[in-house]
Amino acid sequence: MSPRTHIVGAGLIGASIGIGLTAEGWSVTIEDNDDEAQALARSIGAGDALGDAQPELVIVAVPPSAAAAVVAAALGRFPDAVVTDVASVKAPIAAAAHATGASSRYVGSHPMAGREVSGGLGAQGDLFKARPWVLCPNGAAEDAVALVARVPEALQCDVVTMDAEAHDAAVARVSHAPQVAASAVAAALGILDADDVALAGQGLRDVTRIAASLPGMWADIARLNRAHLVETLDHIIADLEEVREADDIGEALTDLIDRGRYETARIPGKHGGATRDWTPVTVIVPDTPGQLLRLLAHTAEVDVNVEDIAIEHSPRQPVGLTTLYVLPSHAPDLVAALERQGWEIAAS
Ligand SMILES: NC(=O)C1=CN([C@@H]2O[C@H](COP(=O)(O)OP(=O)(O)OC[C@H]3O[C@@H](n4cnc5c(N)ncnc54)[C@H](O)[C@@H]3O)[C@@H](O)[C@H]2O)C=CC1
Ligand SMILES: O=C(O)C(=O)Cc1ccc(O)cc1
Repeated sequence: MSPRTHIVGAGLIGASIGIGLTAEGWSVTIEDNDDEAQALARSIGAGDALGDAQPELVIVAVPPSAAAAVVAAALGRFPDAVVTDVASVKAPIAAAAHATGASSRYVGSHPMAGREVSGGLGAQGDLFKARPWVLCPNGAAEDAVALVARVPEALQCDVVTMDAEAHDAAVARVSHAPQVAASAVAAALGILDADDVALAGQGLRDVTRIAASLPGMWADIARLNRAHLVETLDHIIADLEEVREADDIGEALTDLIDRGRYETARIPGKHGGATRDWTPVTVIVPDTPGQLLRLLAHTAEVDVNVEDIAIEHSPRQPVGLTTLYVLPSHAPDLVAALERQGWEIAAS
C-alpha cells in the first residue's frame, strides 16, 4: 500500500509530485496558502482536499525561505506523519527540524530537476523521471527514511543519500553558481542593440538558457546557501581574473578551457549515465513547415536512433541547422542515407 500523502505547496514542484504520485495510484491530498494555486492544483489532478484521515507522509514544497517554518509546523500539525521537503538548500531546514525535537520524523529531499517557470501551470508528472533525487536523513529514523524513499522510487528517480551540509556544498557548484554565471553572461548583452544580439549562435543560447529564470526562488537559495555559493563564486572569479591578468591571455584561456573540458566530461549525460560520445550529424534544413518531420522520418527509415537533437535557427535566414546526435557507428550510414534523400550535410 502506498502511504496517504499530503503536499503543502501546490506550485511547480508540489503539483508535479502530486500528478506523478496520483498517476502511480497513490492517494494524494494537496494544499496551498494561495487559494488560486490550490484550486488549480486540484483541477489538474495533483491531489484532493485534505479530509479527516491523517496523512502518513507530508511533502513540503513551498519556497526555500518558507520551508524551515512550514516543516516545523507540519511536524507539529501531523504528529504521526513523516515529513519531508523539497527545498534546494538542506542544512538550514534540517537545523529547524532538529530544533522541534521531532527530527527523527524529518528527512530532507531535493529532486534535481525543475523548470524555468514556477507555479502549478508548468507542472508535469514526469518532471523528475530518471533524475537524481537526494535524500538527507541527518539522523532520521530508518523507517522514516524508507518511507520518504518511496516517493522518488515511485517517480522513477535515481535516489542519492547525502549529508545535508555536503549536499549544500555540491549544489552550490552544480546548480546555484551556474544560475549566477548564466545571468551574468546574459546581463553583459545589455550594451548591445537588438541587431547585434541577433548574431547569437547556439553557444550563447546554451549558456543562457537558465538566465530566463525568475529571481524569487534564486534569491531565497542564495540567502540560505550564501557561504557555499560565495566560495564557488570566489573560485570562478579567480579563474576569470587569471585570464584577464595573464601576460599571454591565449595560454591562460587554454588552461581554463582544458580544465573545463575535463570537468564537462564528468557531467552525467542522458538517462543519468556517463556522458556518451555521440557523433553530431548537422543537416541544413529549409525553414518551411514539415521539414523537420521529413528529416526525422528519413532518419527512422535507416533505423538510426536519435540520442539528442539541437536546432539552431538564425532570424532572417531561409535555412536552419539541425544537429542529430547518434551513435558513432551509425553516423556514416545516416549521412549516406540523408544525402541520398537530397539533404545537405554541413561540414562538422
Ligand atoms: N523550481 C525548480 O526548478 C525547483 C524547485 N525546488 C524547490 O521546490 C520548492 C518549491 O519550488 P516551486 O514549486 O518551483 O515554487 P512555486 O513558487 O512554483 O510554488 C511554491 C508554492 O508554495 C506556496 N506557499 C508559499 N508559502 C506557503 C505556505 N506557508 N503554506 C502553503 N503553501 C505555501 C505558494 O503559494 C506557491 O504556490 C522550493 O523550495 C524550491 O527550492 C526543487 C527543485 C527544482
Ligand atoms: O533547469 C535546470 O537545469 C535545473 O537545474 C533546475 C533546478 C533548479 C533548482 C533546483 O533546486 C534543482 C533543479
